[in-house]
Amino acid sequence: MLASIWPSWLSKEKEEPQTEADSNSDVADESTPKAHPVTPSLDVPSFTLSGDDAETNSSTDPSPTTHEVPMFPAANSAQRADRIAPANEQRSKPSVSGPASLMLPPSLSTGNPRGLTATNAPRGPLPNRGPPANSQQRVNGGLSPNGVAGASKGRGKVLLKPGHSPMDWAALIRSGNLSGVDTFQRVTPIQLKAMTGRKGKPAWSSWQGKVYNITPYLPFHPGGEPELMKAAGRDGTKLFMDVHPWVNWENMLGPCLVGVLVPENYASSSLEDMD
Ligand code: HEM
Repeated sequence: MLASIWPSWLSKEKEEPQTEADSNSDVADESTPKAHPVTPSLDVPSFTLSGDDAETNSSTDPSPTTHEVPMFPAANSAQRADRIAPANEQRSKPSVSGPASLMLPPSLSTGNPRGLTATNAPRGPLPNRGPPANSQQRVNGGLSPNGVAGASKGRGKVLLKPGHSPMDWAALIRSGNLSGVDTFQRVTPIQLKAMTGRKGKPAWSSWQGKVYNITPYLPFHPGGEPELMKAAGRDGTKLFMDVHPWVNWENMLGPCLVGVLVPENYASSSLEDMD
């Protein structure tokens, strides 16, 4: 039974028909051959750290290494030296003859699921889709500290009253005409100037040649009523564009459309044309 685990260099003894250990007899058989220890003939590699080897393995070796990843044993270690490795074991030992046989860590660029390279990788931050960096809205941090428009010199969003959210406004403009007039009007600059939102008059403002009644929108304006009132009775295009050019005025105030802005002498010139 023990024969199956005998090392190969004991094969001679293993082949003997019977050993003492295998015998079931209580009395030792004088004729049973005895096993004798045999010194292995293999050339077992060994090394020392003394003398020249220690000098060779010194970490202060000034010769530059060609590998970035430290290896163990070191490339110039006596453990890797061919001169002490038996010729019949060289296949199972790592070769130090070239870098191709060394296992290096995977390159960082190979694990790149987006396929970005140095040439197509985005440079700098992603595109900014909000207000420009130098916008007053960014400079003043948007909402004023106490949520009240005009509380500071800067502009900002305000706390709207309950029932005056953008969603509420969206629902309101679906309800119908909010212009305050029954038919579209031709509005002259003098007429527009009179619609200031004060003394019982509605607040009108023009946007790219169209006149809107902004009175119903005042309590819904996220920038506050005072800000929106700056455009009352006049052309609000520049004021609007300076603050939030991305807001769609026409969509938001569609049902508030009063008419179109016409030159002051429009009526008389039209009558003359009719003659
Ligand atoms: C009558 C047309 C106008 C409409 C439909 C309108 C609409 C809006 C909307 C939707 C916002 C929110 C913007 C956002 O959340 O990004 C806003 C904010 C604001 N609006 Fe207006 N606005 C109008 C006119 C004006 C005018 C004429 C001024 C200034 C004189 C003004 C000043 C502001 C300010 C300061 C804010 C807050 C800052 C901000 O939104 O980032 N708005 N407005």
